[in-house]
Amino acid sequence: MPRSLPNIIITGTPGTGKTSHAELLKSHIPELVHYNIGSLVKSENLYEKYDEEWDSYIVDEDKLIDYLEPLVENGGCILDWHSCEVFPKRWIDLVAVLRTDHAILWDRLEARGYSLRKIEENNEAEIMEVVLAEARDSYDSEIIVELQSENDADFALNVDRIVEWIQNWK
Ligand SMILES: Nc1ncnc2c1ncn2[C@@H]1O[C@H](COP(=O)(O)OP(=O)(O)OP(=O)(O)O)[C@@H](O)[C@H]1O
Repeated sequence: MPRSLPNIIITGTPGTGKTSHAELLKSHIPELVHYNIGSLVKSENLYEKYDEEWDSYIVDEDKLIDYLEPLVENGGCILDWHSCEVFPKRWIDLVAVLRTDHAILWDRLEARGYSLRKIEENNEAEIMEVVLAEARDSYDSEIIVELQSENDADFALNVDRIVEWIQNWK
């Protein structure tokens, strides 16, 4: 069945602004459904275990995909997660990869009370472009867009660009 709205991944290193972007995008196009995958994994028990050392949940990818499969069928889903390779190519119409200067990202993660180890780990991932590389390995380059997310102006502009892209897609 053809999708009436596109399915969009908003991805990026933690703290780059995925959830903020997803919420603003949804406020422009209320028919979209925002799935914060990190929250969903916890609320729907879609994990194998909790890793105390890293203070994170180990996702059960099969359970996650089975859970999302019927939801993405009709389109209009925003998938908000720091990882994207798990989502099958056939589901996805656009992959927005948010990027943030590492010094700005450091301050954001510090403000959240992250441990030094977690801040360093995420900062290094952003510098090494880990999420962007994962997107490029998983999807066709034509559907990937890299967006700077460093200030309020970027934020508004990025969402406007995605809104415009959705209107054209339709
Ligand atoms: N472009 C931006 N300009 C200014 N502040 C921003 C921008 N993007 C994000 N922020 C701020 O950075 C913080 C983290 O944003 P947000 O929670 O949306 O990130 P995230 O990528 O969804 O994080 P996580 O992966 O941990 O859920 C928030 O305080 C948010 O207001």
